[in-house]
This record gives sequence, C-alpha cells and structure tokens, in this order.
Amino acid sequence: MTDLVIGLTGPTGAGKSTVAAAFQKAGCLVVDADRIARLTISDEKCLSALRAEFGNDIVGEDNRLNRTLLAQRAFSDKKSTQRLNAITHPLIKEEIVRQINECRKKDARAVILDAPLLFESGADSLCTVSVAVTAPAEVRLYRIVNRDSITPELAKARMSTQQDDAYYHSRAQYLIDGTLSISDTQIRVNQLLEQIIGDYE
Ligand SMILES: CC(C)(COP(=O)(O)OP(=O)(O)OC[C@H]1O[C@@H](n2cnc3c(N)ncnc32)[C@H](O)[C@@H]1O)[C@@H](O)C(=O)NCCC(=O)NCCS
Ligand SMILES: Nc1ncnc2c1ncn2[C@@H]1O[C@H](COP(=O)(O)OP(=O)(O)OP(=O)(O)O)[C@@H](O)[C@H]1O
Repeated sequence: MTDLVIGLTGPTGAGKSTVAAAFQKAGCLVVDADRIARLTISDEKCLSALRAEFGNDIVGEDNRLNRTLLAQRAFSDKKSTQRLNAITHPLIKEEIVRQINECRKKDARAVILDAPLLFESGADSLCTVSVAVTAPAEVRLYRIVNRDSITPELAKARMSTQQDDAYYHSRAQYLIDGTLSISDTQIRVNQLLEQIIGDYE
C-alpha cells in the first residue's frame, strides 16, 4: 500500500518512458496516460461523442478511428482543441484515477503517472509531486526521428506544439536530465526516489 503518486512528464523525446522504466526497476508501479488515452478514445462512448463533434468520417469503414484526420481537425485551432479535450479528458481522467487507486493497494514504493500533458490536462492534481525529464531540442529531434522513423520536418512540427523547458522547470518539483546514460539514469532515479520518499513520507 502506498500513498505516494509521482507525476512524470516532459516534452517528446526527452526520455519519459526510459525514466518510467527505471522507476519500475526501483520498485514502483507505472500508470501510462498515453496508453489510457489511446484505449479511451477508441471506446464506443467516446467515439460517438467525437463523431458528433468532428464529423462521422473520423471513423473509417473498418470502424477504426482515423487519428490523423481527427488531429487535423482538433489541432487546427485552440477552440477545436478545447472541444476535443472537453470530450476526452474527463473520460481519460476517470480511468487514470481508477488505475492509480488499483496500484495504490499493491505493494509498491510509489505509483508513477507517466503523462506527457501532466500539467496541461490538470492530472498533476492527482499527484503528490511532479518530476520533469528534459533534454535539449536537438537531442530530442535526433531521438524521435530515429525512434519513429519520421522526417526531421515532421519531428519539428510535433515538437513545435509543445512547451519549452522553462515551462517544465517552473512547474515540476524535481527535474531529471534526459541526456544521462541509461545506467546513470537508473542511479539518478534510485537517488531521487529515496529523496522524494524522505521529503514526503
Ligand atoms: C487527436 C489524437 C487522436 C491524434 O493522435 P496522433 O497519434 O495523430 O497524435 P499524438 O497523440 O501523438 O499527438 C500529436 C501531438 O499533439 C499533441 N497533443 C495530443 N493531444 C493533445 C491535446 N489534447 N492538447 C494539446 N496537444 C495535444 C501531443 O503533444 C503530440 O505532440 C490524439 O492526440 C488524442 O487522442 N488526443 C486526445 C487525448 C489526449 O488528450 N491525449 C493526451 C494524453 S493525456
Ligand atoms: N538517456 C538516454 N540515452 C540514450 N537514448 C535515450 C535515453 N532516453 C531515451 N532515449 C531514446 O530516445 C528515444 C525517446 O525516448 P522515450 O521514448 O523514453 O521519450 P519520451 O519522452 O517518452 O517520448 P514521447 O513523449 O514522444 O513518448 C527512445 O528511442 C529512447 O530509446
């Protein structure tokens, strides 16, 4: 049983998943907000609300969500993004809360909520503390081009929708340097976990 919920965030390619895996190795349980978002958005209840808002054709003949088309419409302006969030965020949050509560009952050192939009979605309010992973833009660009096999132009377009480092530095209580080697990342995470447990329990 644990009461400690650590929100983990940072821009694309900084190394959140890598840090989340290190927390898992250190005895934590991880709740993956991106995965929950993907499953929730494909749920029938959510899909029908999205169709009503963004058009029937966002669901293809194969009955699957056309993510690219939805993204084009939902990210075309601020109002559309707000309409997307108004439909998806309450449902995503409900499932995140359910999974966090399940994890808290188990024998873990802490629960990690891995959420790229931790602050933007308000999910930080579910956490005891927040940790941000950051890395210089050129490192992140190189990583996501290689990880996702995409062009530098597409990678830059994705990165441009996100917050800068200052955003994370001013909001997160703890920072992790995403450019550490994998073994140093594990050492940093082990130390940070002890520090957070010491500070908050
Ligand atoms: C609209 C969807 C289907 C588009 O999917 P797609 O695979 O094409 O893009 P992806 O999810 O990788 O997002 C692309 C970029 O948009 C940004 N983004 C994603 N969701 C949002 C949002 N709600 N508000 C602002 N920016 C967003 C991301 O930072 C990312 O860089 C998808 O973004 C989605 O399901 N969004 C709503 C759910 C949500 O808010 N997810 C965020 C995690 S909690
Ligand atoms: N410390 C590191 N050293 C070397 N490579 C790394 C390191 N951290 C992450 N990477 C690599 O960089 C890529 C992006 O890392 P990761 O998927 O963890 O980032 P992320 O922050 O979760 O990104 P996204 O928000 O886009 O999912 C991956 O291919 C990963 O293997």
